[in-house]
Amino acid sequence: MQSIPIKQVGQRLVDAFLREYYYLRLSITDVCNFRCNYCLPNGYQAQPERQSFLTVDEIRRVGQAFAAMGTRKIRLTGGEPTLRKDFVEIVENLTALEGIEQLALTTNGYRMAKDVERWKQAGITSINVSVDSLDPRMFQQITGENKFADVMQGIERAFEVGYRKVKVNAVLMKDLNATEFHQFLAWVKNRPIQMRFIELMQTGEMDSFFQQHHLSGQRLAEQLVREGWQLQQKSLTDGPAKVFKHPDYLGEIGLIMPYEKNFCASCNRLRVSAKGKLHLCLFGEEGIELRDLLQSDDSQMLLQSRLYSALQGKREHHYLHQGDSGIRANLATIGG
Ligand SMILES: Nc1nc2c(ncn2[C@@H]2O[C@H](COP(=O)(O)OP(=O)(O)OP(=O)(O)O)[C@@H](O)[C@H]2O)c(=O)[nH]1
Ligand SMILES: C[S@@+](CC[C@H](N)C(=O)[O-])C[C@H]1O[C@@H](n2cnc3c(N)ncnc32)[C@H](O)[C@@H]1O
Ligand code: SF4
Ligand code: SF4
Repeated sequence: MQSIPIKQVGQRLVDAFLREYYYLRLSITDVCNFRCNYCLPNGYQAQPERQSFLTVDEIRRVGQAFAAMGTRKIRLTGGEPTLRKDFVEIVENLTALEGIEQLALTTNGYRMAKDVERWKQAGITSINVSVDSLDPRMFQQITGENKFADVMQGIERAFEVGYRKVKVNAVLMKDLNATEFHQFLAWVKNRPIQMRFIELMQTGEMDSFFQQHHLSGQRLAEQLVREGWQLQQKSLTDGPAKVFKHPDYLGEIGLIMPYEKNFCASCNRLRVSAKGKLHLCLFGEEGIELRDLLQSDDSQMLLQSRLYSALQGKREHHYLHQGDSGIRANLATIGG
C-alpha cells in the first residue's frame, strides 16, 4: 500500500459513489462496565491477543490525518470511552487539531455526574448518552446495571455546566421498553433533549434476540407525523438520525432506522477501532490496519494515502437486510 501516489495527500475523503466523509467515529477502548442485552449481554471479555488500545499519540495522529483530509467532526466512542484514565488528555489533544470543529462523545453516562464539567473544559462539544428506559428496573434489566439515577443526574449536570442540548439514545425493543415511547415523549416536552430511538441492529452474537425484539422505526415515524411532528433538514456532519420537531415541545425526536431504504446513501462517516483499524462501514468488513503508520509524525503522508485508497473500496450499503452483519459480533468492538 505504501506505493500509493503522494498526490492523494490532502485529498478530500470522497468515495467511489461520490459520498464525502466529514465525520470520524473513533473508538478508544473496547472495554465496558455495562452489559446491555443487545450489545454485551455477558459483559466485556478481554481478548487473549492482548494488543493494547491506541495511545494518546496514536489517537492524535489518526485525528490529524483525518482533519487534513476534510474531517470536521470526531466522535469518541467505545466500549465505554470514559473508562480510559487518559480520557481528558485524549480530548485535549484532539481539540487542539486544526479543522476539527466538533468533538463529540457517546457514553453510557455512568461517570457523567462526576466528570462532565472536566470534559467540557477539555473540549467535548456535545454528548450523546444512552438511556434505554425511564423505569429504573427496566433500565437495569436492559443494561445489567442499577445506575439509572446516576445517569439521570449526569444529564442534569451536563445542563448545569453549560451544554445547551443533550442527545439521548434508546434502542427501542418490543416486549421490553417499547411501551415507554410516550413516556419518553413527555420527558422531552420541556427539556432540550434530542431523544433518539434506535432500531435494534442484528449482530453476529445475537441468536433469537433480534427476531424477538426488533421493532421497525417506520411505524414510529408515521405516528410522529400524525401527531404533528415535522421532519428537519440535516447538516453535513449530522449522523444518520431523522430528526423531528414539534411546536409544543422543547425537545426533539430522532429516529435511527438502518433498515430503511437508502439509509446508506447519505453515509458521511468512517470509523477507526480502538486497536487502530480503519472500518469503512459499521457492518461487513474486517478493517484496514493503520497502526504501523501511527508510530511517528513523519508517516502522515503515507497514512493519508492509505486512508484515501482504502476508501475507494467502500461498498455502497450494508447487507443487513439479508441478515449479513459481516464479522461484527457486537457494536462495542467498533463503537456503534
Ligand atoms: N447502521 C448504522 N448505524 C449507525 C451509523 N452511525 C451511527 N449509527 C448508530 O446510531 C446510534 C447512535 O449513534 P451515536 O453514537 O449516538 O451518534 P450519531 O447519532 O451517529 O451521531 P450524531 O448525529 O453526531 O449525534 C448507534 O446505535 C449507532 O450504532 C451508521 O453509519 N450506520
Ligand atoms: C456501542 S455503544 C458505545 C458508547 C457507549 N458505551 C454507549 O452505550 O453509549 C454506542 C451506541 O450503540 C448502540 N448499540 C449497541 N448495540 C446496538 C445494536 N445491536 N443495535 C442498535 N444499537 C446498538 C448503543 O445503544 C449506543 O447508543
Ligand atoms: S451499548 Fe455501550 S454501554 Fe451498553 S454494553 Fe455496549 S458499549 Fe457498553
Ligand atoms: S451501514 Fe455502513 S454504509 Fe450504511 S450508513 Fe452505516 S456505515 Fe454508512
